[in-house]
Amino acid sequence: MPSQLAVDDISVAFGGHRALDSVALNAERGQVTGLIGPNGAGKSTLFDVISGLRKPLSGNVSLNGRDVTRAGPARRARHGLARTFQRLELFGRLSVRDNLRVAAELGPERRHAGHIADEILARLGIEHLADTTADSLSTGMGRLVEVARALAVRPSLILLDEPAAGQDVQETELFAGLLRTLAADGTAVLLVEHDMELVMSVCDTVYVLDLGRIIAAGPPGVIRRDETVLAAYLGKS
Ligand SMILES: Nc1ncnc2c1ncn2[C@@H]1O[C@H](COP(=O)(O)OP(=O)(O)OP(=O)(O)O)[C@@H](O)[C@H]1O
Repeated sequence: MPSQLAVDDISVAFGGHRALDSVALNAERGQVTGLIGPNGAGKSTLFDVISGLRKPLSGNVSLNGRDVTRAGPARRARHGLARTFQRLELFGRLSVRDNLRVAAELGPERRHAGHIADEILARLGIEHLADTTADSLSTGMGRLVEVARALAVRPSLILLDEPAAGQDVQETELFAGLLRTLAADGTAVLLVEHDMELVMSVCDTVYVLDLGRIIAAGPPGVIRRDETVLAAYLGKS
């Protein structure tokens, strides 16, 4: 079976600066894949390429074996890709439930949008927030609701950009459980996150990006002890 996401030989340049240099990466169904790296390593740029917001200089992106390199964001979404952003993108004046409902109306089961919204609220254990307006949520809960909203389109691949930023310890624990549940349900999860404890505890595979290149990839136990990875981080902190 092909990988849910296969990225091959992706390069991106901003002026003369190579933000990504021949990057290759895979994300599989049923797994949480981590993408880590120091600030400016190219993580968000790679997410932009995967979601179709930025055209690469070279390389290919495939979703479930289908080459989508030339497809725009909407077509990729129809092929099962969903994404969250570093900044919150919720509709502030709408309730949490309505934020989910509006998203579900863009997905394949739009006629059941209300039902999908309720089901996801229950699955995440946040039914009590259904009628809360999005702009009165804490940042941490706002991030959880962002993920809930991404789930409303029934994605087979979900890209999460720093979802735990601003979460307290309890919210992060809840979140780690959610990521494992998503993977167990068969979703491929690709996670960019600076919280190393979270990354090392939930990921099956971790890729390390530094200055636009993948410098290591493997299970968390191996990455944690990798000399090149330690040098990349220590050199910049
Ligand atoms: N629109 C742009 N124009 C010019 N340079 C850019 C642009 N976007 C990103 N860059 C540069 O590309 C490199 C990669 O940036 P990117 O935001 O992808 O890194 P990142 O790993 O996501 O960083 P962070 O962890 O801080 O979010 C950086 O050197 C950045 O300055």
